Amino acid sequence: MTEPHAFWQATPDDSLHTLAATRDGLPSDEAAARLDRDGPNEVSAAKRRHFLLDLLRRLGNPLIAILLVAAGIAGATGDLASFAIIFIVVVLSTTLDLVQEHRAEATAEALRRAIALHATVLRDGKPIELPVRELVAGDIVMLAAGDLVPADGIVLAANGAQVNEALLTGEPYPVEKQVEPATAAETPAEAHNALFQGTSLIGGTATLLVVQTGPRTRFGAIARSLAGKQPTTAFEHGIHKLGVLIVRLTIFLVLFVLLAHLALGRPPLQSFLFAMALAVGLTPELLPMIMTVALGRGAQRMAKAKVVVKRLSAIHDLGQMDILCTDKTGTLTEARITLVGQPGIDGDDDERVAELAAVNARFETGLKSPLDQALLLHMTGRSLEGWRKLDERPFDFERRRVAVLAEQGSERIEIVKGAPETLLALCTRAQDRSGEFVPLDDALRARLCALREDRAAQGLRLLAIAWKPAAGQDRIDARGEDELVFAGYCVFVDPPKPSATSAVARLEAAGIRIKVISGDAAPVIQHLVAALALPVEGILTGDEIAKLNDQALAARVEQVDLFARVTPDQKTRIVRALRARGHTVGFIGDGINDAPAIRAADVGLSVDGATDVAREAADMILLAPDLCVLADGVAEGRRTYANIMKYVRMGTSSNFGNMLTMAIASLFLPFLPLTPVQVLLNNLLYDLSEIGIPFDTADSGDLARPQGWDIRGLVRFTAIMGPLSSLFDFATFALLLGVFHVGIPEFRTAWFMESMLTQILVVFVIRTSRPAWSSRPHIVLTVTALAGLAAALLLPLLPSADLLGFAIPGATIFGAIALLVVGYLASAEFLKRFALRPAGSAR
Ligand SMILES: Nc1ncnc2c1ncn2[C@@H]1O[C@H](COP(=O)(O)OP(=O)(O)OP(=O)(O)O)[C@@H](O)[C@H]1O
Ligand SMILES: [Mg+2]
Repeated sequence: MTEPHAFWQATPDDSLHTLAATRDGLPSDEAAARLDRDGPNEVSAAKRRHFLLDLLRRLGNPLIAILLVAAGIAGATGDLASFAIIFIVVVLSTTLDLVQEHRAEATAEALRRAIALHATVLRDGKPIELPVRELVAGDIVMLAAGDLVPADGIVLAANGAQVNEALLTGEPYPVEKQVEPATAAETPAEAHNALFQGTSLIGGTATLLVVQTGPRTRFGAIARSLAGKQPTTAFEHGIHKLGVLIVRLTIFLVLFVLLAHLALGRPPLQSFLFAMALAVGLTPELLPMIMTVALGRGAQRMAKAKVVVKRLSAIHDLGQMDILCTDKTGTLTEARITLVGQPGIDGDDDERVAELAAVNARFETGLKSPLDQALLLHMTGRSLEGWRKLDERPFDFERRRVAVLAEQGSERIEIVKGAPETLLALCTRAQDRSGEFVPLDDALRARLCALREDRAAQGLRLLAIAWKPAAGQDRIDARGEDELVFAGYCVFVDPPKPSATSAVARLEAAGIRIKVISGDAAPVIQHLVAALALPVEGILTGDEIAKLNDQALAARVEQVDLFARVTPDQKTRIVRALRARGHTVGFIGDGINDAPAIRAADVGLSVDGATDVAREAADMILLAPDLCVLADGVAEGRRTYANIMKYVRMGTSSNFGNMLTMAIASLFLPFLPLTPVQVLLNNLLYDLSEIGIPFDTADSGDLARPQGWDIRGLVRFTAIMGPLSSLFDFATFALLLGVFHVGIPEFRTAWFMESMLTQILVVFVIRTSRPAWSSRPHIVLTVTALAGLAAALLLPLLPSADLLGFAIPGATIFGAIALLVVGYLASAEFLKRFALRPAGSAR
C-alpha cells in the first residue's frame, strides 16, 4: 500500500510547522483547545455499548427467543398466567444480567482508570506527567526504555531507541529508530523515524512529536482490540461445554416428552406448553449473571485487597494457579538498594571505581535501574562536574551491561558497567590504585573471581566497572566492546523483605509452589532464599538452560525452584515449560525483561510502580509490591470459583433432577404432574432463591487448594445427587397417589411444595463439604433462598391460588412432605461426602 503523504516522510521541522508546535512543547491552553477539538487520546472501540442495544442483543439470544415465542403462544391461547410468568422470567434474567454486567463493567473501568498509563510531556516548556488520554497532536513526549508509545508520531531525538513493533510487523526483534525522515518509506514497517501507538520502547530513549491521537492512530485500534480480546480460560471453556451439553439434553428431552405425549393422544397445546415449560426450567438462564456477579464481586474485593484486575477471567486462573514464578527485586527484597563497597583490584575500597560507575549511571538514558540510583545517591555531594557525555550503548538484558563514552577535560574514555562474569571476560588489563596498568593474568583473574564469589555468597549484588581509552572517538564502536581495563566492583545490598517469608509460607500452604526467576547471579539468589528461609530446591542457570531444548527443560523445571542469570527469553521458556507440564502458572515481575513471561503465563502479574510494558502485559496489578497481597487475591479467586460451582452443582443435581422426574412422570401419570404455569412458577422462584449464591462465603477447604474445572468431579456429583433427588420425588408420587389418594390439584400443590423445598434447601447442604451446620452461609444467600422458599410455600395458600391450579392439601400431607424433605436433606448431607471431591485431591 503506497501512502504518498505519510507523516513520516516529512522532516521534523516541517512536521513541527504543520502541527504548529515547537520543540519546547505546546502551551497548556493550546493543548486544552486541541483536546476539545480532537477528543481524548483513546480508541473508541473500547466505548461502552448503548444500554438499549445491549438489551436487543440479549433478546436475540436463542434461549430468550424460545421464551418469547412461548410467551407469545401462551398469550395467543389466552393463558395469561403463563404469559405473565414467562414474561417475568425473561425480564428477570435479562435485566439481572444486564444490570450486573454494566455494574461490573463500570467497576472494571474505574479500576482501570486507577492504573491508567501516564506519559512525560513537555507543556509550557516543562516536563510534566499526564494521563495518556490527555495527549494531543503537537505534544512532545519523552520516552524511555519500558514505556509504551502513547500515540503515533515522529522521532525528534533518539538514542539507542530500540522499539518492539511485533504488534505492527509480527517481527519479534526490536528495530532501532532514527531522526532522519523516511522519505522513501511507503509502509509503517519501513518508517524508521516513526513511532506507533501500542508499540513499546525496550531500550534507549526517544523524543516523540505526536502527530495522531485516539482513533486516528494507525494501529491503536488493532492494538486495543488485541489487548481487549480476552482469551477464554480453561474454566470458561468448561462452563461453555457444560452449557452446550445442557442445551442438547434439553432439546432431546423436550422433543421426547412432546412426541411421547402426542403419541399417547394427550391434548397437543397443553403438551406443547408443558414441554416448553420444562425447557424453560432446564435452562441455566442465570448462569451468565452468576458468573458476572461472582467475577465482578471478586474484582471488587480484590481491589480492596490491593489487587487490581485488568482481565476479569484471570480471577479463575488465579484460583487455579499452582505455581508462582517471581523475580527477586521488590517482591523478595525491599528494593532499597544501597552501595556498600567499591573495591579496586586489591580488594580495598577505591573511590575512583564508584566515580566511574556513577558517571556511567548518570549518563545512562535507557533503563534506569535501582542500581543506578544507588550509585548516584552514593555520589551526592561529590560532584561529577566536568564530565561530558558523547555517546552511549544502552543496557540490554542479553549483554547485561551498558557503555558510555564520556570525557573529563582532555581525557576521553568509554566506561562500561555490567554483570561481573561477562564483563571480566572482556578485560585484558587492570588498573591499580596508583593508576598503573597491570596485566590481567590468571592469578589476578582468580583473585578477582574469588572476591566476587565472596561478596555474592554474602548476598551482596555486584556490578563490575571497566573502561578503555577512546581518544579522538565520538561514537562507541558497537563491535569493539573488549580489551577493557578492569577498574573494580561496586557492591550493593538489597535487604531481604522479612514479610516475604510469611507471604511465601501462606502461598505454599495454599498449595502454590514458588519459583524464583532472576537475572541476578546464583549465589546472590541462594543467599537471599536462605536468609528468608524459603522452602526451595535446586538451581538452574541461564547458561545451563541455553543448552536444553524445550523438552529437556520441561523435564527439569519441575524439580528446580531457582533460576539465575536468565535472559528475558529464558524466563518465557521456563513459563512455557511449566505450562506444558500441566501447571497453571503465575508470573510476577516489573521490568521490560519480565513482560514476555508475564504475557506467556496463565496469570500475568505486575506491580504498580512497574514499567509500562510489564503493566500492559499483566492481567492483574498489585498496588502494593507484596506477596501477602497476592495470597489474599488467591483466596478471592478460589471463592469466586467455589460460588460458581455451587450454582452449577445446584443446576446439575437438584434442578435438573426435578425437571427430569417431571418429564418421566408426565408419561406415566394420567395427568401432568404440574401445569405448565406451575412449572414456570417453580423455575422462577428457584431462580430468585439462587440470586444470593455469588455473595456466599467459601469453605476453608475450597480456599486451601488450587481450584480447577473438574468435569469428572461434576459428573460424579450428578451421578450421586441426581438419583437421590429422583428417589425422593418418586417416593412423593407414590405417597400422594398410593397412600393419600389425593385429587389432581392437591397432588400438584403438594408436589410443587416438595420440589421447591428440596430444590432450594439443598443449597445449604451442598454449598460446603463440611457438615452443613458448621459452616454459616452468607446473609444475602440465606435471605434470598428463604424468601424464594417463603413465596413458594405461601403462594398455594393464598385465596387466589386456585387461579394457578393449586388446592390446599390436608395437614397429614403437609406432615408427610415435611418428613420427606427432612429425609432428603439428611441423605444429601450424608451422601455429599462421596459426591463432593474432598479438598486436596485437585489434579
Ligand atoms: N543499570 C545497569 N547497569 C549495568 N548492569 C546492569 C544494570 N541493571 C542490571 N544490570 C545487570 O543485569 C543483570 C540482570 O538485571 P536485573 O537484575 O534487573 O534482572 P532481573 O531478572 O529483573 O532481576 P531481579 O530478579 O533482581 O528483578 C543484573 O544482575 C546486573 O548484572
Ligand atoms: Mg527485575
